[in-house]
Order: sequence, then structure tokens, then C-alpha cells
Amino acid sequence: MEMKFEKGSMEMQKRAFVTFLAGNGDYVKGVVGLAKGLRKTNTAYPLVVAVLPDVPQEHRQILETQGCIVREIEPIYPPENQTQFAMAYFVINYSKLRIWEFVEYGKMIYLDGDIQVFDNIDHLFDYPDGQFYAVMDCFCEKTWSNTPRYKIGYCQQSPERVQWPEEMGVPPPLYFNAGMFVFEPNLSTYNHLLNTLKITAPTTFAEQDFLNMFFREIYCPIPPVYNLVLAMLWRHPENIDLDNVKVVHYCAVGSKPWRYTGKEENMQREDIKMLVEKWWDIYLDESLDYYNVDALKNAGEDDEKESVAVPYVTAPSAA
Ligand SMILES: O=c1ccn([C@@H]2O[C@H](COP(=O)(O)OP(=O)(O)O)[C@@H](O)[C@H]2O)c(=O)[nH]1
Ligand SMILES: OC[C@H]1O[C@H](O[C@@H]2[C@@H](O)[C@H](O)[C@@H](O)[C@H](O)[C@@H]2O)[C@H](O)[C@@H](O)[C@H]1O
Ligand SMILES: [Mn+2]
Repeated sequence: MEMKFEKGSMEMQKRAFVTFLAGNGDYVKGVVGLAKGLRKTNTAYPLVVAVLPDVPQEHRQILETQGCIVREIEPIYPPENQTQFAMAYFVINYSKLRIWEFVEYGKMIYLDGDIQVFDNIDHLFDYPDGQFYAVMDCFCEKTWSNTPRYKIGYCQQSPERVQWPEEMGVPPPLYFNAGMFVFEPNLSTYNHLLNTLKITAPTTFAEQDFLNMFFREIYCPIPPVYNLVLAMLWRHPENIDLDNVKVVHYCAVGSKPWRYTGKEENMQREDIKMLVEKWWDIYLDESLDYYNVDALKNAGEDDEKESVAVPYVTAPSAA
């Protein structure tokens, strides 16, 4: 726990992981998996879940039963625009910006609901304040196909492969994947974010593009072990050491473990099948359920924590 002196008094700056949940669909399984995965790393910090109003009470209760701190947020929409997002649902991702309002926490680590943490990453909370820490993204997937970078085959992950042409000016600044980042909630930053959003035309990668523009002066790249964007496995394998990866981001098309069918491109790769299976091992491990872990800790207490049926589904045969 970092000691910080605020306004003449010593205030212990609270820390937490935070994720975002929208809709009444199956992403809740992703968040349950994330909560259990973090617990398995013996993290010292809780998981806050920022939920949109459309997340049903039953899902909120499941998350609270898994030890999550559920916080309802209001949606944030970008200015009216004809933009074609890479994925139509990206429009709801602007609501992630509400987490800058969680100022009871001094430092937070944001994680998408389709992320799993396999090793303890609490040390990231000790990174110095005043910077925005995240892993660099890759531009090689079809989701980037309508961007200039993709059209010339340029990717920051391998800038030597296709050089940025001089006639196109200076190469773009380093660009992060917004599925995982270390940040400090702050009301003035929050208000500045929202005011800037009102005058910023939406673009292909929605709030990810916006956050990259907004934090470009203080963005500090961190190693890919903290956010393995799955496409890196086939786009830039030379940059990845799978044995040392701590955080996996199931963002490649067809890779969401709770929906995995193995039919999409690259989904029959052995490394993908292994990572999907690792996710399911945690999701189905009842010893990681909060009420079990909690009950074990408080063994002998009279009150029986009633367990809530979690929407378990059988793991697809990854074979
Ligand atoms: O229907 C949805 C779509 C997205 N999300 C949340 O928004 C994040 C970003 O969306 P996604 O991870 O699908 O984007 P990707 O990283 O795959 O581009 C998800 O991880 C979830 O936390 C959600 O809760 N419900
Ligand atoms: O709303 C925009 C989203 O942009 C990012 O997803 C992208 C990015 O990872 C590309 O590099 C992939 O090619 C693509 O598949 C994937 O959707 C974030 O992961 C997500 O949290 C969210 O911010
Ligand atoms: Mn994601």
C-alpha cells in the first residue's frame, strides 16, 4: 500500500482493479473469470465492476457474490457522427471513461472483461504517478483494414518490416491497446476527458483512439507480458515470450473463451487452445469462488454463505 501525504495528513491511497460491464449478455462470465483469476494470483486489491444500467440485478448479485465491488455508471456517448466503428458495439465502450470519477481510489488498473490475469501484477500499482501505462497494440488484424497504417502494412510492433513513408510525414505516436492500463482517477482529468470528447469526432476504435489522443503526452509503454493482444501470436511472434505472459487479452475474433467454438481463423492454433483452456480451468475452479475462499477463511463461523448459482457452462472441447 503506497503511503501518500495529502493536505498535511497521511492518507493511505486506496488501490483497486476495475473492469467494465454492459448489457445482459455473456460478458458477465468474462468478469466472473477475471475476478477468480485475480483471486488466484493472491492480489491484495479488490475488483471494482463499473456496470451500465442495463446490467441485470441477477448479474450484479453474481458479481457481488464473487467478491466484486459493483458500481453503477451512466453511459457516455460520443458526439453524433456517421463513423463506422471497427465493431458496432464499440460505441458503448466510451462509458469506460466514467472510471476516472472513482476518486476514492488513488491508483487503479483497468482490465477489459475479456482479459485474464495469470500472475500477480500488484507491483504495477507502484509505478510512478503522472504517467499512463499500457501495452502497445498491433495494427495487422482485419479490424484495422480501413486505417492508413493497415493500408501500407505499417505496424509499430515491427517498424522495420514496412517503414513509415516520408511522404506521409512523421510516423504516428506509439499507440496502446485500451483493454488494460494503469491510471489515477482524478476529477479534473475526468471533466477534461468529457469536455474534450464533446468536441472530438469519433473514429474507428472509438474510446481507444480517443484515450490514445488524450494521453499521448504521458503514455508510457509497458512490456507485452501485461496485455497479450492474442493476434501478436501470429502477427509478431518474435515479440512474445508466451511462458512469461502474465495477462492475456482474448480480443482476437473468435477467442472469447466463454463463446469459443474454434471455428474462426487462427482459433485451432495449439497456443490459442491452451490459453482458452487455462481460462476455463479458472472459471470452473470452485475453490476460487469467493464464498468458498471466504468460507474457508472464516471456517467454523455459524453463518453459511449461501452460494448463488453462477451461470456455469461446460467448457467446449478445446481438443
Ligand atoms: O456487450 C458488451 C461489450 C463489451 N463489454 C465490455 O467492454 C469491454 C471492451 O469490449 P471487447 O473486449 O469486446 O473489445 P475488444 O477488446 O475485443 O476489442 C469488454 O471487455 C467488456 O468489459 C461488455 O461488458 N459488454
Ligand atoms: O472500443 C475499442 C476497443 O479497442 C480495442 O480492441 C481492439 C484492439 O485490440 C485491436 O488491436 C484489435 O485488432 C481488435 O480486434 C480489438 O477489437 C480494445 O481492446 C477494447 O478494449 C476497446 O477499447
Ligand atoms: Mn477486450
